[in-house]
Amino acid sequence: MTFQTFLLKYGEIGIKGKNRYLFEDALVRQIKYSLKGVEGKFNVYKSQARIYVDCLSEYDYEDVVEHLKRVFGLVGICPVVRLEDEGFDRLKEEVVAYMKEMYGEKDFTFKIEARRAKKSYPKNSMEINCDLGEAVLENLKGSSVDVHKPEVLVNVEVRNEIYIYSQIIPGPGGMPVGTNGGAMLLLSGGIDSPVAGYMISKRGVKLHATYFHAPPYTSERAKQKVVDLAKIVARYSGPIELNVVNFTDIQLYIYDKCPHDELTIIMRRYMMKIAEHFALESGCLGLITGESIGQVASQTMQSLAATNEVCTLPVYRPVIGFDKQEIVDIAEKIDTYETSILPFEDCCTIFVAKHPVTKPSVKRIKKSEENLQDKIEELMKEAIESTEKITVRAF
Ligand SMILES: Nc1ncnc2c1ncn2[C@@H]1O[C@H](COP(=O)(O)OP(=O)(O)OP(=O)(O)O)[C@@H](O)[C@H]1O
Repeated sequence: MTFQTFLLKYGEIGIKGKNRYLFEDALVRQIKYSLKGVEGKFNVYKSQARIYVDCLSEYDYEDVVEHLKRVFGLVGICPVVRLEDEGFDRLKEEVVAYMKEMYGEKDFTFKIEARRAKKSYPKNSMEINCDLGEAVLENLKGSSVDVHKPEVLVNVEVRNEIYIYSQIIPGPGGMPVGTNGGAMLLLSGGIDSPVAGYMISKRGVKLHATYFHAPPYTSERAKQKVVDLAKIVARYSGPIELNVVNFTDIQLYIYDKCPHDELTIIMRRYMMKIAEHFALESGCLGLITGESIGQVASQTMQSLAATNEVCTLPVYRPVIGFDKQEIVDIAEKIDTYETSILPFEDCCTIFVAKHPVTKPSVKRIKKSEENLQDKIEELMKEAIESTEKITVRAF
């Protein structure tokens, strides 16, 4: 069956009172962005507290649904048959034809649920329900009515035009991107940070990202992997401004001057500082990392406290309480997993100590950092100034 229209249902944003239009506009923007990834011409618009996508050319149904399923804020995607109001007999014919095509010769129970927004329509909702129900019963031998728990709930909405639908494909939920400020994701090539970005983006937050690389110790391919991951996350979040920071000189300097068992923590603290610089520059209201308590030495409660200590912005760690497998499950669902496990080196793994501290004391770390006094500010300035900025789009 070819549907000319999709009716899109939204959840949480329906309750936002006076600001609802802002949420709807953000949703429309994200739907348009997502449909750029699909071949075809579409018109996305809102009308009477509903959002519609009209398909203006041939299109691939599965592909459209797949792309709409990535738009945060949508809870239901309904493929709709749309018709002009040309009298009740014509509506009856259309409903019967629709039911035949969708449910054919099968045995099924159904209920018609009419909503009459156009009050001038000559029949009320009850009459529409009864008359259409009768027509379906007469024409589809396997059908029977069940008003309490129907297998098929047929919605008939009488507005300026008439809409018929019975399928509600679940959307991803969440809030439309752009409705909750921006945040800076520390994006590595691993499994966890892309998932963390996805999760915060799902709450309507616009993503920015920062990646630290250490050429020649890390390769161009490792950087490309991070760009590819950002591209996948951008399918959901919209375009991402990615800062690629050359961290080599800072790392070598820390390696040279600080105790090796504290390397990871000290490096992470400088990553946070630089990421925060870019976050403030682009008006972000927080940082995001893919840390989860106890996963590795640098993610114990003590280590997290030591990393946090350098930041003034809040640090969001959406996977903090997740086990690895739970994070992997989301990575697989959002399609980042296969890219994340490609075996390219990360700057943290290259300069890693054999026996890193697991319970760093902030006091001791600060003492070690005093060894960096001479050059660290200058190196940070250089790293910031030489940062490459890439706008990563999914489509
Ligand atoms: N090279 C990097 N560039 C940007 N952020 C990084 C980098 N390395 C680590 N991070 C940030 O620090 C967090 C913890 O990194 P770490 O290497 O300890 O953990 P991980 O479990 O391997 O995380 P991930 O799977 O996200 O790489 C990451 O989730 C990420 O947010």
